[in-house]
Amino acid sequence: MGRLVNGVWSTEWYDTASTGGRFVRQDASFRNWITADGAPGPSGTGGFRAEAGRYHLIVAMACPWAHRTLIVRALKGLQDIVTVSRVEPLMLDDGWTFADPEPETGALTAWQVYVKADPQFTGRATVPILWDRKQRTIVSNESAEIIRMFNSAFNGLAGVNASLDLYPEELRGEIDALNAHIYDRVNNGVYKAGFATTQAAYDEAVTALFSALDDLDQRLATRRYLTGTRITEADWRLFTTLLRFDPVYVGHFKCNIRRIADYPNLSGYLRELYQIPGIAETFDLAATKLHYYGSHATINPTGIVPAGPEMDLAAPHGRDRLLAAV
Ligand SMILES: N[C@@H](CCC(=O)N[C@@H](CS)C(=O)NCC(=O)O)C(=O)O
Repeated sequence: MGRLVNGVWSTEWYDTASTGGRFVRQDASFRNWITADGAPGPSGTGGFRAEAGRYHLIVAMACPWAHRTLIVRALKGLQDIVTVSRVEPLMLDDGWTFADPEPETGALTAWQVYVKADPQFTGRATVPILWDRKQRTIVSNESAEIIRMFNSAFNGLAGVNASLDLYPEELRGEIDALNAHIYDRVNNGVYKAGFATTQAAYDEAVTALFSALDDLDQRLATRRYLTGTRITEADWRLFTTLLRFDPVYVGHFKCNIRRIADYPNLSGYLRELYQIPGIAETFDLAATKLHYYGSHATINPTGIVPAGPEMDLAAPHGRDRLLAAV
């Protein structure tokens, strides 16, 4: 684990001393957008036209943020259009590493990909990374924006599931509000609890997390999905955290007031989303557990990976009683 300072790798754990024991996630720094015609998107510069075979995604199977991008890639049918390579499960002194030189960039570590894009880069070398073969640079390292690009920019290309819209115009206000709340309390909330280095910072995060989960469970008692009858990006963003919750966050990040299995609605909702065709293939439970339990020596010094829990994500989800759009 470490970060780049002016293009030079330095090994350091998260600095929580300056923030009262609180973990503060850095903002992503490559914020360009792939668009249908290469026009600039909401941020960054233009020149990234949607083309088959031009873009390459670097992911960690453990990472909930990278997982979003794999899910939307699968649902939109972009597997032959955007290629993928994976880092190794453990993230130790060199940060994320590749088993063999990364095929597109020749890099042995994620930080080397960042330096190829910006020789003076300062910041953490995070995944996902969306790489452009043509300009040999990083288009984006922000998963929330990568899934928006995947949702719409490639719709004109052959083989793409253009009719699937995970961010429909009429639901955008509601989706944005859900995302902001769920990001702060749940997606990032588990990290805030797990990486806290004071009791007060942990208490604050874990309380906010479980009050949000309690509310979400109630919401899903009468709604099939977060916004109602159709699945949107808000559901997939919540899903990647729920999937890791019982096997990782309960133990490793001390998010143990309740399990997802204890929530009647969240547990069925998790199983329903997991059972959607193409989704199970985007998840690797063993790699996920190995990453978390094996990479954070300050939290789990022995690196021992627990055996459980037993989970049956293929069990009936029972959500059919609620209305879904067809
Ligand atoms: N804002 C980023 C966050 C990505 C992120 O934090 N990824 C983690 C893995 S789960 C990472 O690569 N961390 C490496 C580090 O912090 O050094 C996104 O959503 O794309």
